[in-house]
Amino acid sequence: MQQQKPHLLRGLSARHIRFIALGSAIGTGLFYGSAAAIQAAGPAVLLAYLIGGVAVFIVMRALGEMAVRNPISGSFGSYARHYLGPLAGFITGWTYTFEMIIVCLADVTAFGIYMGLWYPDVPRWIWVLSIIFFIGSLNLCHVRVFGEIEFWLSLIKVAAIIAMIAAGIGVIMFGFGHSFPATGIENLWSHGGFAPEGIGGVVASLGIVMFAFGGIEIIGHYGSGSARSRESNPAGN
Ligand SMILES: N[C@@H](Cc1ccc(O)cc1)C(=O)O
Repeated sequence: MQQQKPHLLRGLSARHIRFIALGSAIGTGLFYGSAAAIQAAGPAVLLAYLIGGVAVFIVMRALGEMAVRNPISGSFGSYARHYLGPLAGFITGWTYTFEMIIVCLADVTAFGIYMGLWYPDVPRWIWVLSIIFFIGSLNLCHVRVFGEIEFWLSLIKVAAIIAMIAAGIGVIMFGFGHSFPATGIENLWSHGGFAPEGIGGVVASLGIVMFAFGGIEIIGHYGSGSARSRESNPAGN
């Protein structure tokens, strides 16, 4: 009799994986946290996003290459253990676990705050609990159903970001929604200069900026859970 080795179900397509990674990165950090980042750094927050973007790009190139060469479950935790030793793997894995707990707490809190704008009388814990149950039940679905739902939910976020960029350009160039003449780009230097809080402000904003970029690494996890990991990891090709 042939013995079947237990294995993970590989039911995600490249489309699912790309959108899950995009959807994981677009979230509280951008929609909610960017206000705090701008408060900390002023217009120089652009510099913080640039620095963060370069760092994330380099890390993702490396992760993509490793995922294609060695598509195992566990992603960077497993790579750290494999290439650097058990201590590195242990620290990486647990740091990521704790980071994810913080991300979950931040996200459910943000959900409660947003819903509080529309329903100020409903206690926040109700929103927190309901979103935990909702997301929890999505995760219990079959992997293909999960991938499909994640794809559509992520598409909403991507569409929202594109709409916000378009609206922002409209405000800057045509004064949409509030004032004529248009806002223009003078605000980049006219209130205390480009970096009113100096380099300290840029450094202070980096925490939120990096949080906003976080989530893109999830492509590394899904890369090994997909039917064709080479296709879903363009960075590693
Ligand atoms: N970028 C996500 C949060 C996040 C951070 C780190 C991660 O590893 C994953 C997700 C957001 O803005 O909501």
